[in-house]
Amino acid sequence: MILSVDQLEKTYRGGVKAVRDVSFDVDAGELVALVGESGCGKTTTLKCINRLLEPSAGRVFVEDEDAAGLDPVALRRRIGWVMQGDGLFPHMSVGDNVAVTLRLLDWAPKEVTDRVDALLELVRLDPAQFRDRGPGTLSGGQRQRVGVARALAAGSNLLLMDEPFGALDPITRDALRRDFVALQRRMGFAAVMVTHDMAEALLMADRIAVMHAGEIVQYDTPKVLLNAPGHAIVRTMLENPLHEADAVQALKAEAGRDDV
Ligand SMILES: Nc1ncnc2c1ncn2[C@@H]1O[C@H](COP(=O)(O)OP(=O)(O)OP(=O)(O)O)[C@@H](O)[C@H]1O
Repeated sequence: MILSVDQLEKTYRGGVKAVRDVSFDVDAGELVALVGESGCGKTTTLKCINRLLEPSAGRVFVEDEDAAGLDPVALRRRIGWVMQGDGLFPHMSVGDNVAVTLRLLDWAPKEVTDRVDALLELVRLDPAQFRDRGPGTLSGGQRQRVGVARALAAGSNLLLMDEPFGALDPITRDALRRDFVALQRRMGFAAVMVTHDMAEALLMADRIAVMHAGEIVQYDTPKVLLNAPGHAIVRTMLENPLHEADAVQALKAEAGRDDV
């Protein structure tokens, strides 16, 4: 098991109990989505995994090691992190952004250069064209690709992603989602992705943890969620994507009839 979250709780100063009794496991190579409405505790859960936040109770195991016993900085270097927005350093080139962790890990300069080029190729950005540019000269989708390359730099077996495709237009988002899933399948790393978009979770994830008011109300594959939603909240969250899919299907059928 690559990640195990066991009865996690987080209470913020001031008494807000953002996460309560959250437990879920992630297998090697699995893509898990944490889905839920704004404020339900998704980001808090994610940050407790790599100890950007300290849990108030419960335990997190990364590759069977108790995260509480690891040095938080070493833990964070070991786990890839794709931030909300893109989180790139604006004053650094694309190549230097991707190289940040490698330099912290004391890689030799030639190895860093080769690795950066290989990573840019992985996310389908031509290194010759992109490595020396500033993030400000890139489109949103290209910046997000750089963010993914940076998160993969150290060869982590686990990636945490906070709304990685949230700020993109639908076409760019769709392309990036497909590329990401293909890359993840090919390279075999596991990922936990926070999203408020149930359609995105259904299309991408192997398993979906549906969160509500700080708790996981169902943790299942997309097929099981669709066939047997176990909670009113899950049914409500499925309504929108299912309604849209039906509406498009109906329109398509109508257009087909018009053609005849
Ligand atoms: N630093 C903080 N101090 C106090 N309360 C906080 C803090 N950060 C988050 N919260 C509260 O904890 C709850 C969960 O927040 P969290 O950011 O985890 O939700 P989320 O599901 O990721 O939401 P969103 O989709 O809007 O990002 C919310 O009620 C939020 O207001």
